[in-house]
Amino acid sequence: MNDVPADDHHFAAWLAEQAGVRLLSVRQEGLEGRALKDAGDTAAQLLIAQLLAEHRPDDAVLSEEATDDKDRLGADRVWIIDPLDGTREFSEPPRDDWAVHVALWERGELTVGAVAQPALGETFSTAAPTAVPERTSYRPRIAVSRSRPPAFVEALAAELDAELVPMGSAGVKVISVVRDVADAYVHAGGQYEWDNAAPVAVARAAGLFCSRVDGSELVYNKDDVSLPDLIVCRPELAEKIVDFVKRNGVD
Ligand SMILES: Nc1ncnc2c1ncn2[C@@H]1O[C@H](COP(=O)(O)O)[C@@H](OP(=O)(O)O)[C@H]1O
Ligand SMILES: [Mg+2]
Repeated sequence: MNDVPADDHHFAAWLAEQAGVRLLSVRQEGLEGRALKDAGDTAAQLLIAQLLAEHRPDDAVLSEEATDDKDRLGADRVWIIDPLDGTREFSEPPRDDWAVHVALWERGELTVGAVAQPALGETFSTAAPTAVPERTSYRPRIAVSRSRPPAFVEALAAELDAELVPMGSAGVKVISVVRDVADAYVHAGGQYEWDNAAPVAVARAAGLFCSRVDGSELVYNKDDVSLPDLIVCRPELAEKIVDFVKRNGVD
């Protein structure tokens, strides 16, 4: 292949788009339910693993769909991959709230991110950071999980006079803040590094605030890849959300 980008930012976007094309074709195979979810996870993982091995052979990889090779803990460069985020929504055509996540972690920091939304034909990445548009809503909109919304977010919304916007996929929810479809994404109760690494890299490049729900730093490429909570929001909402969590907790 001659058209594979050399630059990591463009490579990440390209890789996420290649997986997206594969996932769209899996969706045409007539499968349903569990079979469709599994076929999507497997096809996207296989393609991404093969392309990383071919084009970035010296780098380590952490993927939701692969065995965790702990050699990554001593590596300088680690690709953090969710081949299909929002698997549930992927299996419910024609829903478009599912994504492919490709992030690169280098010596302690997320440096590159790409989130493809194949059903929308859009990819958001650090190759061309999006400036978040002016906020169009009067009341804040908080994106939450469609299937597992954390209970405390109802009380947070009441305090902020915000409305909740349920949707699938961590990546789609983070990008909804980048796109001014929502003003914040608040999650607790469980998630892993691959669910939010690429979205957070893109959100940071767009100027959004990103942290754990207690305001502490999001840390990646750890031995334990559980990263159960996060806030991604317009900077002006960060203090209010962190303050709410400090006073009320997330239980
Ligand atoms: N409580 C929880 N525990 C573990 N993973 C969770 C979770 N809530 C959400 N996630 C993961 O975060 C991603 C987005 O979820 P949601 O759409 O509910 O917001 C999903 O990734 P996958 O689709 O890659 O499995 C889901 O598995
Ligand atoms: Mg995921």
